[in-house]
Amino acid sequence: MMGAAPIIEAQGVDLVFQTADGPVHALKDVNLKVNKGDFVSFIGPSGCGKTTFLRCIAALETPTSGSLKVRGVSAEEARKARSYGYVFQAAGLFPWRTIAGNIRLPLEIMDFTRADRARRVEEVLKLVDLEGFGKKYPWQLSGGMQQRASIARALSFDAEILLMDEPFGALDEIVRDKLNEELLKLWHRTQKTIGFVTHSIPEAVYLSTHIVVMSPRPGRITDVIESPLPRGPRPLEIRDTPEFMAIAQRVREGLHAGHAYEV
Ligand SMILES: Nc1ncnc2c1ncn2[C@@H]1O[C@H](COP(=O)(O)OP(=O)(O)OP(=O)(O)O)[C@@H](O)[C@H]1O
Repeated sequence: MMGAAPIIEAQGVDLVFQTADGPVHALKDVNLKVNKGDFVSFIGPSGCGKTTFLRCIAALETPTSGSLKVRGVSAEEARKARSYGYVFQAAGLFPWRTIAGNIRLPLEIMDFTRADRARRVEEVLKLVDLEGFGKKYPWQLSGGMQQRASIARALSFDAEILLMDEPFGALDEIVRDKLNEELLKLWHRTQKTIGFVTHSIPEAVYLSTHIVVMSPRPGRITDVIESPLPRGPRPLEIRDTPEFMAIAQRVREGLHAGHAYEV
């Protein structure tokens, strides 16, 4: 594995939004390397540029300066090569389409054959534990199930990188715990590279191989913590171990150093 090129590499990424109230410096000198198969969480205060950076990786925003390479090419080229699945904060399922119909949508846009679409929809439904729910409509499913369907949609075309913007932020803690546990298993099974935005320290520590701590505007990376916790599925009880608490403490200190949270 030595010397394998990073799957995502940001060097000196800056992004300034021009707004009616003047320029907003959202990202400043962001440098980051993500290796294939990593689970990277981005944590920081509201407005520090987490979403903006995720959107840059997905080529939904363009940095004002700096370089951002994904699989060795530009983010834009990587997007065209279908490198990303994107999961938004709200499930964003179309209410007039069934769950299967929602998951099929990107496959229709990408011109997959009818047989291939049907096969992939069944595959990803199974992957997120929603087998048999394809014919239901979004409103017939719980919030957690809708979010799982939205993850299935992002997985349907087998992109190498899964970008998730606070996917479980709106869910209650019990559902969130369960989905966190399932997401880790899914990540382990599929070997995807995951970029995950969150406000929750325990969520970031539980899920990640790397935790990226960001400071308030202009958003900069202040710490990248490589987790000593085992790669792969982790029991929820791992949160009670001294190793877990030590990483959580380091994240907390990083956020305080950036005057990020007034806890
Ligand atoms: N399209 C845009 N035009 C102008 N300003 C923007 C735009 N998108 C984001 N911003 C600004 O850039 C900054 C970073 O926003 P961003 O949404 O990336 O932060 P965030 O860390 O994801 O916040 P949150 O945790 O609240 O979702 C904010 O000040 C925001 O107001």
